Amino acid sequence: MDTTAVQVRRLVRVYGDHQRGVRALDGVDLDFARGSFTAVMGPSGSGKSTLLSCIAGLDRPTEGDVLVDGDNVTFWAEDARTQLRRERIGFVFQSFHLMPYLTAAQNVALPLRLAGRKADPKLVRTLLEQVGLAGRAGHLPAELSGGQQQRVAIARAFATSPAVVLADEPTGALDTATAKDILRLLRTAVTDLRQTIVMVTHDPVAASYADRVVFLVDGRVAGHMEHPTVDAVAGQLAQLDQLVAAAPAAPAVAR
Ligand SMILES: Nc1ncnc2c1ncn2[C@@H]1O[C@H](COP(=O)(O)OP(=O)(O)OP(=O)(O)O)[C@@H](O)[C@H]1O
Repeated sequence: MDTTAVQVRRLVRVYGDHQRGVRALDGVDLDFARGSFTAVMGPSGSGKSTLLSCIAGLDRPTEGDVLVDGDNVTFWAEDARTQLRRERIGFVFQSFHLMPYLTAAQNVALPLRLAGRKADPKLVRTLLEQVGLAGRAGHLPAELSGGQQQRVAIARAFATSPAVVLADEPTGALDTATAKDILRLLRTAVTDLRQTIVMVTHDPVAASYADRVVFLVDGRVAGHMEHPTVDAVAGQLAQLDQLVAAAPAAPAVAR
């Protein structure tokens, strides 16, 4: 079986006019192995969100390809891309994005229902147990703490056993201790359950839970770091910030 969950090939995304527009991604090649945890970092505007959007099929690349589980999804029609997002991609957001009128269990079951699958109560219970919320199944989001809401969101993201979970600043709204709990949970999902996670973060502590960090600058891969530590990531980010600050203001498109 192919061990690559997601591949992006020569990915280019230009916003606006092809000649004078913004090259948010400028030829990105990346492989995300099954059962790997990758952090994507880089200065503001370096293309991190655009990369996630292209992988999720929310945005279409101007050039290049996105393969999910070996399927080239780049030119799939809109309904097929919606299906892809429902069944094969999980999402975790900074602000949780739970449905406020659904209980924790109903929120976790939602992607299964949307995908037309049976929301087996045993599976939902297991997912809630895995995130340490077995006793909160009947609670509404407003009755849960921020960390608990994010746990529900993580259980929801894994409900369909997706090819990849895309996490956009998943700890950005949480205090330090709660953030570490959430990061440990994500780490366990990868190590013990062989899930695949791609996480955008600005936080070196968050990145240190990943197997690898990919650094983006100006829409290009500026480097990789395996087995990242907090200090090594912080040092690399500081260097990149200096490089960006020292660079002359570039025209929107360099060629
Ligand atoms: N819909 C859009 N229309 C025009 N330009 C866009 C659009 N979305 C993003 N951009 C531009 O593309 C570039 C990359 O943006 P992106 O949001 O991917 O960066 P980012 O690394 O996620 O930034 P941040 O860390 O600030 O969230 C930026 O210059 C941004 O202004």
